[in-house]
Amino acid sequence: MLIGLTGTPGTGKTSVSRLLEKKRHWKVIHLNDLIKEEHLYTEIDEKRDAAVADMELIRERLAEIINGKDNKVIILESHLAHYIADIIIILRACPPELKMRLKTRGYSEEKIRENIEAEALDVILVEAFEWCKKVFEIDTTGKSIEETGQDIEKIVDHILSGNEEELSEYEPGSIDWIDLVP
Ligand SMILES: Nc1ncnc2c1ncn2[C@@H]1O[C@H](COP(=O)(O)OP(=O)(O)OP(=O)(O)O)[C@@H](O)[C@H]1O
Repeated sequence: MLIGLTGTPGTGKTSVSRLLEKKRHWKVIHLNDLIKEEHLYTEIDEKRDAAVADMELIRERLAEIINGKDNKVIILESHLAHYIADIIIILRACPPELKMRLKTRGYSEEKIRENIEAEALDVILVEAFEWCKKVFEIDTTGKSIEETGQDIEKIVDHILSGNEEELSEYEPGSIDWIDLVP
């Protein structure tokens, strides 16, 4: 089963998926690393210092990787995961906390503002609703990486056992950070 782990940069996709890779031995595809390593991009946007992902190439490459694996759970970790996986978990972080995390990471003021604005406006959530069959949301604000990992484990384990009715706490809709748009 392919599960996408998406979210605005800094919400914790990489940190939490690394933890789960070790703890649960789930296969995790760190898509942004794969894009860089295998040049799965059309061009480099110099102004934004970012690679422009080639979604067609990415889908082809992922199909090859996934078809060769018999893992029960494959986590696709990337802010692009909701364009690819049908089942999606979105990590959220309230704008003031996200700002701190991105500051610690040395992001420019412009990049911080762009990201916290996107988070406050639910940009990824809206995109996920458009593209995915099933969407879960975890608010990581005030949580540790371990606690966020436990939330993901709960979602995945309940999907695997067919007990999704017990996942109502992760249904999107309770987050409202519109007043926190910078
Ligand atoms: N509850 C939490 N869950 C995840 N990360 C957290 C949490 N609390 C604090 N953090 C911190 O937030 C930062 C998240 O960075 P990380 O690279 O994992 O995010 P990301 O979503 O993968 O970003 P990117 O899309 O740029 O790769 C890390 O420094 C991590 O230690």
